[in-house]
Amino acid sequence: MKIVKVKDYEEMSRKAAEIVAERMNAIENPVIGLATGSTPEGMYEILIDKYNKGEIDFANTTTFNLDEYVGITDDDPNSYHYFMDKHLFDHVNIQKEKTHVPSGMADDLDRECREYEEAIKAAGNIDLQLLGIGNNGHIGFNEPGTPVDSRTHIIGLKEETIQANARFFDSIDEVPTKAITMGIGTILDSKEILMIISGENKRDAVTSLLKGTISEDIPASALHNHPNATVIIDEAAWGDNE
Ligand SMILES: N[C@@H]1[C@@H](O)[C@H](O)[C@@H](COP(=O)(O)O)O[C@@H]1O
Repeated sequence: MKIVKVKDYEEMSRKAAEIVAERMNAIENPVIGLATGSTPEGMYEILIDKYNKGEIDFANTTTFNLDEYVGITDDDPNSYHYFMDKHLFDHVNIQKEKTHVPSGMADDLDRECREYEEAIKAAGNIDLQLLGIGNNGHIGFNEPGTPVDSRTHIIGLKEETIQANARFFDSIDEVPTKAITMGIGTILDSKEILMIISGENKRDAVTSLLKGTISEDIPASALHNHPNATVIIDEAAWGDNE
């Protein structure tokens, strides 16, 4: 696992966007795994800017998002479908049929999970998967305790995740209690992984990750098993770590 320490959120976003842009230009039909949350917003802004300057082109890019809440519609402002449209898809020349966000509204959610896995395989697997990290070390919505070989599945959200994500909703009671997420095994199948971490509230997660011990209690620690994973961490998230 390669660690890149940066000064702040802005530098993290810029470095991450540069890596994404480089891969998009180097790979003929890139398959990019996308993440939501506050952390990648700045990186998406820079990618849009690069697109406007003609430095990158999304016409041949296929995307797969990590996760989605169960039980909220695509047009709900808190859905990850809506987030992706607002923060990236509506601003670039990506072909909508090449974007994939798992549906948390499917009648048959198990089938949706199977089909999501099949779609990733059919696209030739993910070239570069972007990741944020939850305060409790989750990746996608793979909460502590999720097996490292898990595939796309439905998961019950932990209380701490519901609380952390409540800031986006009118009240905590509106936060969905379940989600559909790529599994840790699905994520590890990506050819390359890029995780970005910013802010003081991620310090404990960073400390656990840097320990280097692989444990189901810290889902992000599975990245130590990946041959091509980079983690960009800003000073606020780094804290007292050596
Ligand atoms: N499912 C998402 C994760 O993919 C994301 O990494 C995490 C942290 O989000 P933020 O970047 O807002 O701290 O939030 C959610 O739980």
